[in-house]
Amino acid sequence: MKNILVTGGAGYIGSHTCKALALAGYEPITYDNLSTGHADAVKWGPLVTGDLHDTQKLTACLDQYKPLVVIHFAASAYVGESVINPFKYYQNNLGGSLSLLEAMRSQSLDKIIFSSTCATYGMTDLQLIDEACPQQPINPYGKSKLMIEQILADLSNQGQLKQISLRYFNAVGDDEDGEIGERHNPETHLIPLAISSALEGPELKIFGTDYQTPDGTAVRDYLHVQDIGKAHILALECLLSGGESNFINLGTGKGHSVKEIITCLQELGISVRANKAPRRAGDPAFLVANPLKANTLLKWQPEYTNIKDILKTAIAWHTKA
Ligand SMILES: NC(=O)c1ccc[n+]([C@@H]2O[C@H](COP(=O)([O-])OP(=O)(O)OC[C@H]3O[C@@H](n4cnc5c(N)ncnc54)[C@H](O)[C@@H]3O)[C@@H](O)[C@H]2O)c1
Ligand SMILES: O=c1ccn([C@@H]2O[C@H](COP(=O)(O)OP(=O)(O)O[C@H]3O[C@H](CO)[C@@H](O)[C@H](O)[C@H]3O)[C@@H](O)[C@H]2O)c(=O)[nH]1
Repeated sequence: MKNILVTGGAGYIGSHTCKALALAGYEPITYDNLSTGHADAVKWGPLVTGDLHDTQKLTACLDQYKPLVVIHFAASAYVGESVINPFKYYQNNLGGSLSLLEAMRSQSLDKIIFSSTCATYGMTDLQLIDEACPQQPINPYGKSKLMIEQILADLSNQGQLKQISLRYFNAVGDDEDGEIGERHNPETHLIPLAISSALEGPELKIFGTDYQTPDGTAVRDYLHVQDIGKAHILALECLLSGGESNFINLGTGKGHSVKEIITCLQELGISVRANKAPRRAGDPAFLVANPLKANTLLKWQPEYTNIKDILKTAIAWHTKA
């Protein structure tokens, strides 16, 4: 079997990527402590329940399954929480990644795909962010991810591993077959909260209406989670065929404001209940990708290019009986 170790495979993006891996003929081995993930989202290969910090368990897992590559999703990933509890982010993201790298070294496993983020860029005036844009993260989450990128770059420069860090912009939407979906608890993300405000949930707070953006609300590049999964298959094949280490944005190149998302949901029949609220600490005004490098180097193109098509998959998942 072509085994791939997937840390965080029980989580939102990890489980969608495990499905994509299985469809592409790989066996995803999930390693997850189930802190924010779900055992029942692990459907396409075995689940090893364990923590990143348990280097011995990770090493035994690598020894048992002998994966070709590690795809490293496991992390704490809430921007707002990272501002309030920075230690958790450095401990889990940075400390957990070092433990994983140690286990990989002990097993002479030298290929890794890392879940990085546009949060490593921070504030920028650019209309489209490319990979050369200075990385000046404004929250501990983004800083922890940038530190891991830098460690991976150093190891790669010494010929000790090959890595592809994929800097995702905002992952949204859900599996079009409805087999898995976004299930965070607590949920902090815009789209699930906006949909739930129209169902039984509380009113959505619009964090900041005074940004320097066309309608005053923050702009993000919303990318369908299945398109992220497919990019991982391409990155994997790139590494397996001798490709070089790289840092690559994953985004659509289109930005949407919080107000635009609410309007689109309303046009799709979701009566979002929303109210203005102060800015959330750690949130940049504008994050939109220049995806040219992913398009040319990985030959990756998102299949979902229309925000309403993306939102429809989220509505289908969140309104499922
Ligand atoms: N959701 C987004 O929009 C987005 C955007 C950019 C980057 N990312 C990155 O993608 C990755 C996945 O994000 P997600 O939204 O699917 O998050 P998620 O919380 O749904 O998934 C993370 C998974 O990692 C597991 N995990 C966390 N800490 C662990 C540890 N110490 N040991 C073992 N397992 C652990 C959790 O149980 C969970 O299953 C993260 O690294 C995140 O930083 C996410
Ligand atoms: O109740 C809410 C929640 C969010 N927002 C806004 O909606 C936008 C998107 O926020 P959210 O869905 O929480 O995503 P981000 O904070 O952008 O973070 C996600 O996207 C990042 C990349 O931008 C990833 O790195 C993170 O892991 C992932 O959680 C931001 O402008 C928020 O201020 C609101 O106005 N109200």
